[in-house]
Amino acid sequence: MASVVSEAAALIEAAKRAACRQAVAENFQPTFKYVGIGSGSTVAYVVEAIAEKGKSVTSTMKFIPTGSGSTNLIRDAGLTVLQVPDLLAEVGFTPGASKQHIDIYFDGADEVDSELNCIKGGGACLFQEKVVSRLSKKFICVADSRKKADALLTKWAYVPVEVAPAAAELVRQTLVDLGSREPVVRIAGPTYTYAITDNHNYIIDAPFPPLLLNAQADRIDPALGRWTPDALAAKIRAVLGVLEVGIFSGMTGPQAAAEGPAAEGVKPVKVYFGKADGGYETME
Ligand SMILES: O=C[C@H](O)[C@H](O)[C@H](O)COP(=O)(O)O
Repeated sequence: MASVVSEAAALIEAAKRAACRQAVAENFQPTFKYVGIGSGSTVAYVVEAIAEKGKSVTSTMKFIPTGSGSTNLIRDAGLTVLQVPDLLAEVGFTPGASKQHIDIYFDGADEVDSELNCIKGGGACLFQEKVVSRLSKKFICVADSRKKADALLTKWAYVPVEVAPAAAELVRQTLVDLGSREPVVRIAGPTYTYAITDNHNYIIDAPFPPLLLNAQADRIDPALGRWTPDALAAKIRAVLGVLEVGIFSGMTGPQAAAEGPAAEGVKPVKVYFGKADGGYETME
């Protein structure tokens, strides 16, 4: 039994590595100055593939992390860490100018729908990931094919929400009013204390019925808890005590540029799904 489990786990790791190696091969440029690195187990293979390029390529680059885990990942690979506040100090501020200073941002996801909207935060990182995504020219997502879904919350069970501890119960009750079934404050593993994020907050895991696609906004039904990713993200973000919500959606690319900065989304422009046989597929 143990060998069957370890064989399955090895196939999943092979799928993650396949996605990441292809994503780096197709999107990473030696001319990049700033590279965003997300959180979780999958993106570690992105860092591995970049580090393999050697110091002659990476020594002039700075890598922007999305929390303590990715800071350690970057540092352990011998790459240079630059935290977001230091990046913003380094590039300076010109009113009205683009804030997309990071050449590319690689990160994983817990679930991705057919519009490339994602659920993230299963590992308690979501707020700094949104900041780095917003500061990046493009977000390339890497995942194994189990994460691919027609709509969000069909495979993954809940929306992670980062909340101020003092307001956690108030937010939890409001999530029930929005249609969540039994949202819970996340517990940290075997210690039975609340999980604490890199920003010193709690995470509430809020199950909702499967989400619609953003293209199906005419079918939103608050009474049934039926939301699109954009609508649910906006609704939850507006609740007092919420720092951010782990739904990555909104407009990207030319569509966002046409609407202006306020319309900019944080979802990926392309997703690489690795397969157990070492192959991959993409969605964009
Ligand atoms: O909070 C964690 C992040 O959003 C991760 O990017 C996400 O959970 C995917 O993690 P993994 O690659 O370990 O499945």
